[in-house]
Amino acid sequence: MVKLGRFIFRQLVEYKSNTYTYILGCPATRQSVIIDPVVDTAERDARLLKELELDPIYGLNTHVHADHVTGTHALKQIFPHMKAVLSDKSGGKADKLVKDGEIIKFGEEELEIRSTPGHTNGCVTYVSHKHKMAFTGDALLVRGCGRTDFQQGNPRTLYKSVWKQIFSLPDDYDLFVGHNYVGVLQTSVAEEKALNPRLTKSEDEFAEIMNNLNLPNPKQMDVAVPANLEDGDPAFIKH
Ligand SMILES: N[C@@H](CCC(=O)N[C@@H](CSS)C(=O)NCC(=O)O)C(=O)O
Ligand SMILES: [Fe+2]
Repeated sequence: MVKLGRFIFRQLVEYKSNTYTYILGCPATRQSVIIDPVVDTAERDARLLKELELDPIYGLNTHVHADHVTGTHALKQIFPHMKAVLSDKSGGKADKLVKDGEIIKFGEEELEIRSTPGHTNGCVTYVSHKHKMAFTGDALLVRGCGRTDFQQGNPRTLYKSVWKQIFSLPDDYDLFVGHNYVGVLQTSVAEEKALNPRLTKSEDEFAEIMNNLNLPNPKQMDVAVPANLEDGDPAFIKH
């Protein structure tokens, strides 16, 4: 058995959509979770989980992604006992629908679920208080945040979510995001409270910024959203 010693944490990138996937594992029991896997890199992630002799009991989606197909369904074909997780506010299917305040346990580790709507209704942030880490999905990005112009997006909801549920965490919590388009891997509560060019503004200014981003839709959006509402089941992937 590979010696792992302490808390297991791996950051993985899917380059087509610049999505960040995370593996967290309990060294004592080898139980683990994978956050935001992508279908295109599911085999790579499965290989790493097997190499590290980790037992993925949950595949955690931060939300119904619009830019890539989730890898949770594909990983469940390899790890049949893994449960796909999504917010009960997402409108999507999963093995376990979670609510704000719920705790996900894996071995001697746990993650608190914090509801952070605004990018989508069903966005959640997963918080490890033991390791001072939070996984924000697209609610908060490094020096940015998720767009609010589709999938029930609402800038005022997002502003309140970030301030109430993420910026209320202690300053020294590290933040791990859903995407970054220039290769920055992580940030922290203190850093974003001081430096985020959108969230440091007033709510009115934030809404004005978000309503004028004028971004093109993600390239995979028409394929990704219907598939992700069904946990990435290939029967729902349009070709
Ligand atoms: N060009 C990318 C999509 C880029 C994009 O829209 N990203 C989303 C997160 S994925 S839902 C976003 O919220 N961006 C915010 C921003 O300020 O960039 C593609 O085609 O995949
Ligand atoms: Fe998103």
